[in-house]
Amino acid sequence: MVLCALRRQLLRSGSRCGTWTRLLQRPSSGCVYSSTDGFNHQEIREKLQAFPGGSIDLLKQDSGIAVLTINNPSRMNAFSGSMMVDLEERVTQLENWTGGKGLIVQGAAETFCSGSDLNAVRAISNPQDGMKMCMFMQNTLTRLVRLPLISVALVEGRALGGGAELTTACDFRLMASGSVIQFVHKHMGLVPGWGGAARLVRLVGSQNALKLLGGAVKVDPELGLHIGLSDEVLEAQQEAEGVVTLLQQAENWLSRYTKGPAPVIQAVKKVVLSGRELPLSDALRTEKDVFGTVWGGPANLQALASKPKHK
Ligand SMILES: CC[C@@H](C(=O)O)C(=O)SCCNC(=O)CCNC(=O)[C@H](O)C(C)(C)COP(=O)(O)OP(=O)(O)OC[C@H]1O[C@@H](n2cnc3c(N)ncnc32)[C@H](O)[C@@H]1OP(=O)(O)O
Repeated sequence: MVLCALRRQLLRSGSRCGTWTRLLQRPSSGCVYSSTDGFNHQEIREKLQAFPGGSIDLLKQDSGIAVLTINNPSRMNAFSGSMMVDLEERVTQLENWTGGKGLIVQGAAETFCSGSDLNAVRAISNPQDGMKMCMFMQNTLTRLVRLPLISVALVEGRALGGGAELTTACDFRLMASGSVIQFVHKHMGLVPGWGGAARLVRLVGSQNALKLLGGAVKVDPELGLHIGLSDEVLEAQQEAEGVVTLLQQAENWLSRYTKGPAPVIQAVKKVVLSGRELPLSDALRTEKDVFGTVWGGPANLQALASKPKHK
C-alpha cells in the first residue's frame, strides 16, 4: 500500500526519482493518504481532538538525539485522540529539525504504550470513523518512519496493540528485560491498522509475522532477539557514579550510529530508507541524488584535507 501510493505519487508528477528525492527532503508530502483517497485531514483531526488526555512530549537535545515520550501513565500510555494529533505535530517538528540525527521513542512511567485508548475507540467504533483514524495514524507513522533521523523504540514494560505497531515505525527496537511486545489485535477482533502488519512482515518475515499476529504472541526480549524484532536487550546497570538509566543506555547505544555531522547522518538514513522502500533502480537513482548532497560538502572536504587512515 505504501509503495503503491508512493509510486502513484511519483508517476503522477513525472520525474520519479527527482520526486522521491524531494519527498526525502520534504517528508510531510510523503503521506500515504490524501484528499484523492477521500481523506479529510482537518475533519479527522477535529474528531480526534474530542477525545483528550495525555500528551506526546518532545525533547530536542544538543547531541542531535531527540526523545519523544508517550505520556498518559494513568492509562498505561494509551493513545487518546488528542495524543494522535500531538504525535502528528511532533513529527512535523522533527521533520523541520535541521540539526537532528537520532530519535528515541519511549513511554512514560516505565511502560511503553497500551495502544489506542479504549474509551476513544468505543466512541468511534463505527467503520467510517475507524477508517479515518487508521488513515490518520498510517500517515503519521509513515512520516515517522521516513524522518531523516535514526530512530529507536525503547521498550520498557508493555507495548500492546497500537503500541506494538508504534515500535515497528522505528529503525531499531531496544527491549528492557521484562518487557513485552504483543500484537493483541486478534483478541480485540481486529488486525493492525496503523501500518504495523506491513512493517512487521518486512522486519521479521511473513512466517514470523503470521505467528505473532495469529497467536497474539507475547514477544519477550529473548524471542524478540531471536526473530529480529529486537536489536538489543537492556538490563538495569550500575556504574560507579550510580544507576545508568535505560534512557541513558539507549542514548549510548544510538550514539554509536549518530556520531558525525547531521547532514551526513541524515544522508545515511535517506539512502537506507530508499533502499528499504523503493525498487532497486529507483533506490539507486535516489542514492545518487543523496550522494550529490554530501559530495564536496564541508564534512567531505574536511575529511579529505585530514588525510584519514581508517584503522
Ligand atoms: C486499532 C486498535 C488497536 C490499535 O490501535 O492498533 C488497539 O491498540 S486496541 C487497544 C489494545 N490495547 C489493549 O487492549 C490494552 C488493554 N489493557 C490491558 O490489557 C491492561 O490494562 C494492561 C495494559 C495489560 C495493564 O494491566 P495492569 O497492569 O493490570 O493495569 P490495569 O489494567 O489496572 O491498567 C491501569 C489503568 O490503565 C487503563 N488502561 C490500560 N490500557 C488502556 C487502554 N488501551 N485504553 C484505556 N485505558 C487503558 C486501565 O483501564 C486502568 O485504568 P483504571 O481501571 O481506571 O485504573
